[in-house]
Amino acid sequence: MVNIVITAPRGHMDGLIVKAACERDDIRIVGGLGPAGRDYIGKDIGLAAGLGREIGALVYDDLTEIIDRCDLVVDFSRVELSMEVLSVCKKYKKGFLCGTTGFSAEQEKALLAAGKEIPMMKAANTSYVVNVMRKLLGIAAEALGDKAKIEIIDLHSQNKLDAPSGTALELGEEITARSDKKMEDIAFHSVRAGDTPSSHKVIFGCMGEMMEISHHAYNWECYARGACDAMVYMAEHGPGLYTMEDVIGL
Ligand SMILES: NC(=O)C1=CN([C@@H]2O[C@H](COP(=O)(O)OP(=O)(O)OC[C@H]3O[C@@H](n4cnc5c(N)ncnc54)[C@H](OP(=O)(O)O)[C@@H]3O)[C@@H](O)[C@H]2O)C=CC1
Ligand SMILES: O=C(O)C1=N[C@H](C(=O)O)C[C@H](O)C1
Repeated sequence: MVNIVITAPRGHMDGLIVKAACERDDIRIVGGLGPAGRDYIGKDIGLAAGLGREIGALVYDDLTEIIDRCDLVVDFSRVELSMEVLSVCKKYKKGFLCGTTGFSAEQEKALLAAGKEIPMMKAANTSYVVNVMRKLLGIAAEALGDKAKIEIIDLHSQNKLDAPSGTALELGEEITARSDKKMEDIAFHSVRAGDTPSSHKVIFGCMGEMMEISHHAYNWECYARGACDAMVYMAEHGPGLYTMEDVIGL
């Protein structure tokens, strides 16, 4: 059983994680965290997340009030909040699953370094299928890296704050790790239109032929399911830097 705190329960993604976690018997939600001043602070997290019922755990605006009761904090919110959560998790030696995207290189480094002290995962995409796509991409990059012009297109909702998406950048990093390509050799294109749940397409353009590897999310439950599996995996392991590949066993 893993005891968790979920940040930003009113948010699209963390609301879905509340719902997915409530459906499992290996995860217990002990509380939530929201920005100070919101009308759902002090209320039950089930109501804050739009579940329509109480689940017996409150939302706080100060993580230190609840941190002792959890094993791990899960956070898919905003960069500023994620960095605050990181410092509390380090101080209290609690696990941190961070699904937020849009960090600076320096912030990214600090998040990854936390794996030396606590159970830590920073995953721009917790979908199983996207992580299998990433693996396939590595194979393709190894074979075609010096033959193809590689372009990555990400499509998301017009409300998304960051571009390219965190996933597009991670897919790019996989290509650079498995070929001689550098990030600046890859062309990134971001479309932000309507309420698209998220699509990623990687194009390998060769002479006289081309290959595409794509993923389309029809809703966001795939990310919430993967996040729940990641939390359980992290709770079963000690301090360390984990990836979705570890969780899936790729
Ligand atoms: N790793 C993955 O698989 C996935 C990652 N993501 C990432 O998750 C993050 C959240 O996405 P999404 O759920 O769409 O975002 P939303 O805009 O729906 O939710 C963000 C939440 O953060 C809260 N919040 C906390 N601190 C602040 C602050 N300082 N300013 C404003 N809001 C704050 C907001 O509270 P309030 O509601 O009270 O305003 C809001 O509920 C993004 O970075 C996105 O890229 C998304 C999908 C999958
Ligand atoms: O819709 C989003 O926002 C998403 N963000 C993550 C990202 O930046 O890659 C994961 C997914 O693409 C959805």
